[in-house]
Amino acid sequence: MKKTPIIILAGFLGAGKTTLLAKLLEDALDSGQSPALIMNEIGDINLDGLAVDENVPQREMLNGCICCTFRADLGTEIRRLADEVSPDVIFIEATGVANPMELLDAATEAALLLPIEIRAVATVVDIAHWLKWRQAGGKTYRLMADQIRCGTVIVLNKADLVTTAELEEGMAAVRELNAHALLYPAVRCEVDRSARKELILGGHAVPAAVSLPAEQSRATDRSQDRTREHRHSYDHVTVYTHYFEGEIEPEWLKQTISRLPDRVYRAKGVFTSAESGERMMFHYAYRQLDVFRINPQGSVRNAAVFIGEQFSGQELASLLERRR
Ligand SMILES: Nc1nc2c(ncn2[C@@H]2O[C@H](COP(=O)(O)OP(=O)(O)OP(=O)(O)O)[C@@H](O)[C@H]2O)c(=O)[nH]1
Repeated sequence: MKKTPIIILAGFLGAGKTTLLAKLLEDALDSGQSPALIMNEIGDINLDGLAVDENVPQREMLNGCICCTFRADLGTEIRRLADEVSPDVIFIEATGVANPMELLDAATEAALLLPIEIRAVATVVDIAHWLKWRQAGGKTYRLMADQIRCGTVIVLNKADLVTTAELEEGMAAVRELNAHALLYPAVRCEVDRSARKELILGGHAVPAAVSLPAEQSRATDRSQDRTREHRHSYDHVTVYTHYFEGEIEPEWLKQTISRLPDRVYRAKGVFTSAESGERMMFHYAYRQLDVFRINPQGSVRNAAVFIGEQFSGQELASLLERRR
């Protein structure tokens, strides 16, 4: 029986999953494949969907993580996509705080019931922040480490933000956690095109995630106990969605973003520029802000999602409302 390959994109908040996804979708389309997409967001709006080809069929799983809240729904979403569009490959973009072991469990459960195979888990690592979190330790570090352990392919992204020595240090640290994955240092997930195609079309190099190396399988076993222990692996994460009224001065946005509390790691949103009247998107990850015009302009409501650890949504709301 033909099995639809599934590629899971994992990695911490803002690491570059959507950036990689956009490239993989392009490659799949170039190779004459018809890809489909499942986007999982911890917030209540899907802004990442705007960054990828609008012709690619996609389903959204909002307001929680596949790894726990939607565990059982993953199979339903895959089945719907398979019935409606018969894709050649399905990409699943996990939330940045998904516990990949539990996500893998959910996907393998679905694979028992449906004609699918998990071809790869591509983990994107923000190399600069990986090094910082590694020193700090704690829950976030452990989550990142799990994401690295689960990867069959690891993209060490944002290499432009570190020195060569730091990149080497980061690669060695990743290798300590995962000796088997294919490692690709990259800027904006610009991984060698032939490697990307191999990943989608199922070249020889990518081992199936379902047959994890022994060490990782043991980790997956352990995660079954942990499913009970922390049903929501993102319990420590705070998400706040803000709906903007009216147009926004890009300069105001820049100033306001620079004043966000340190505990807000990630923000993304759509707004209408008071300068040009155009609809814009912004991305903020660890003090770096990118603003660009949305193309096509789309009809998503002007809104932004802020993700971090234990910050006050109310304080953030008053910061964002202090506008005129
Ligand atoms: N400097 C730098 N920025 C990058 C690189 N790759 C991606 N970015 C930026 O990092 C931000 C986050 O990228 P995304 O691809 O949206 O990250 P993500 O992992 O999908 O984010 P979430 O889904 O919110 O967890 C965006 O502003 C990107 O433009 C890189 O290699 N270098």
